[in-house]
Amino acid sequence: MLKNKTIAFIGAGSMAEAMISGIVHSELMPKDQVIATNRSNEERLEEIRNKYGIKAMPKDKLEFEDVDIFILAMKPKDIDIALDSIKDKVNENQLIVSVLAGISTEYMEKQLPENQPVVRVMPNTSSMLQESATAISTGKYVAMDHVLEMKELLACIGEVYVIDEEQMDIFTGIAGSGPAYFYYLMEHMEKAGQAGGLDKELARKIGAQTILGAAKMMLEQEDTPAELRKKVTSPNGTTAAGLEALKNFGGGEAITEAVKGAAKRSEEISSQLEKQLVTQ
Ligand SMILES: NC(=O)C1=CN([C@@H]2O[C@H](COP(=O)(O)OP(=O)(O)OC[C@H]3O[C@@H](n4cnc5c(N)ncnc54)[C@H](O)[C@@H]3O)[C@@H](O)[C@H]2O)C=CC1
Ligand SMILES: O=C(O)[C@@H]1CCC=N1
Repeated sequence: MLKNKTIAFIGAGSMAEAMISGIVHSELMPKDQVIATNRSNEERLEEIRNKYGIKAMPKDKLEFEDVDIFILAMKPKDIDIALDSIKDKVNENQLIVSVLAGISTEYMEKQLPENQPVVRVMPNTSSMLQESATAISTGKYVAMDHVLEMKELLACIGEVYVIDEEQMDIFTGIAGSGPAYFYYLMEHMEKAGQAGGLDKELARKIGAQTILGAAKMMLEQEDTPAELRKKVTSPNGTTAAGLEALKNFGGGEAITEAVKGAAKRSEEISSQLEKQLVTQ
């Protein structure tokens, strides 16, 4: 479905780059049908062009009528200016996709032409290696063909889940922000490994391989996480001692609060912006 389509990223930061990397590596579509744009940072565009072989240009040089799918990838605080700058150049035959945390499809629809199809997506930076867990939810004017197109596109960057928009905040708390929790965990494992006498690089590698193996076990075995945990834990053994420390230091609550905190922030971003729109 996408072979003849042109996709333009509006915003060329970390998330756009991770998605571009996944799309280019999947070879789903010719590279000259993928375009990165930003406001004016030519150095960044040059970097993307050289690294991925796609087209890259400032947004005001983009031929909007040649684009089928726009992917909005700026920070949430920049959404109003971005929508204002595109609203007179897009039409209902073009699909608007947003990866912005906390920005509802309704919020975007109100600032775009009538009947504009808008899809909200939450990927993560593992898109770079085609290992994202990505959610899609749809706005009012989205047709089934748009959903199929998005599933095809997002399959290039990992696994895709269609969810209700009200589940986006919690999805963001787990999967959008989640890689950072694991990196934080790994930073601590690496430090503990070093303190225990391991070389830093080795500590990093064994931490990463351990997390990769555990994730694969979760995806490929029938066992629940609790069952898998029990299989590692010998009575009065090393894991029991480690888990005891984790519980005593609030490890479980810390993870729950991290997910809840991120989800709450996603909700706050929506409500703050919606208030602003009402008072304008
Ligand atoms: N970084 C991540 O792990 C994830 C980020 N997201 C979402 O992706 C969005 C982008 O995040 P990052 O890539 O981390 O930010 P970033 O700051 O690295 O990139 C933002 C880009 O947008 C550009 N930009 C800003 N206003 C613009 C405009 N009006 N027109 C064109 N370009 C414009 C900036 O120049 C920059 O290139 C955020 O809304 C975030 O919520 C979603 C999932 C994961
Ligand atoms: O931190 C953020 O707001 C973005 C959204 C999910 C991951 N990064």
